[in-house]
Amino acid sequence: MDGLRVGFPDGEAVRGVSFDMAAGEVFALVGESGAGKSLTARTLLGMVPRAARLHGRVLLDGGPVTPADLGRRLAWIPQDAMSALSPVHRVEDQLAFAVRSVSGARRREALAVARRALGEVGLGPEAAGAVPHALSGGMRQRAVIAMALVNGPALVVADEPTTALDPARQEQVLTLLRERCAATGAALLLVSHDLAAVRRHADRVAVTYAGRIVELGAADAVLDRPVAPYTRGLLASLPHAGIPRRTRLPVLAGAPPAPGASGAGCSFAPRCPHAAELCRREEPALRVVDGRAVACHHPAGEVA
Ligand SMILES: Nc1ncnc2c1ncn2[C@@H]1O[C@H](COP(=O)(O)OP(=O)(O)OP(=O)(O)O)[C@@H](O)[C@H]1O
Repeated sequence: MDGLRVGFPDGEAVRGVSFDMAAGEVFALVGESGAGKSLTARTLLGMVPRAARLHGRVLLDGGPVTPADLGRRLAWIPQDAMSALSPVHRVEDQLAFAVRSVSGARRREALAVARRALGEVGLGPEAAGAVPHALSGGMRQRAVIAMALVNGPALVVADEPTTALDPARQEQVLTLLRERCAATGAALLLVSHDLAAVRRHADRVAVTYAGRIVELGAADAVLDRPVAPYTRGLLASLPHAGIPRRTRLPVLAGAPPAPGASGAGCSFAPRCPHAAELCRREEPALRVVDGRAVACHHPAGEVA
């Protein structure tokens, strides 16, 4: 993704996002609501709102992405499994249909591929032959993973894929998703609010704020030793293991600017404890600090 901008009549919601992903890599997009994560992820899939004006390029294996790539080279795993499944058809028939629409395989052959794919996510013949409503939420999300991977995509985009599940199922489903992508060589773009899960499953992470990436690097470096004030504030405000009971967590005061409301300087400056005159005047570009890319004039570890 190269220089993505997504504009609406009110202003730009994504303001110059660039990153690349390698085959088999898990890359996470994190940040507060409204930061532009879903728009970025959906642009990769060609699923953008009608009102959106797009700038920038999306290349897959060096070539442009077309609408026909969805379901073939690109796959989508939504938050709610029922957005990806038909309520009235048996799960195995839905996968078989997806296989046939790409490969033109015969019905029996496609059904065998579908059943194998469902078996690989732990869904046996009984679940495979059921309609989605007869399955639990976790089983439905497994079916969606099987469906996403059945045609061997190069990239899987998962937007909050486990939010609808309880915590134990969330971890199981994320582990399964990561393992299936690794087994097939698919890259996985994971949009998530769950920083602990991102730390466990992602290779690299991009922290987004007001439509831009503010810190991008290896997940352990960024989430264990953040240097951008926004990443530091975000992480400090979350509960974590080992914290004494009744401890008051620091609050990241204020709210991100609405699209179009960012001034000339750094969008985070109004909330940043380290903001200086330069921050209010000039938007910082991404540069390398401590082994990761950071958009900040005064990252931690550097003298202001
Ligand atoms: N169809 C639309 N029309 C106008 N503005 C939109 C539209 N879709 C998104 N936006 C704007 O883009 C911003 C970013 O939206 P996006 O869904 O990408 O945020 P997000 O980071 O994924 O948030 P969340 O974590 O809540 O899903 C929104 O706050 C909204 O202002």
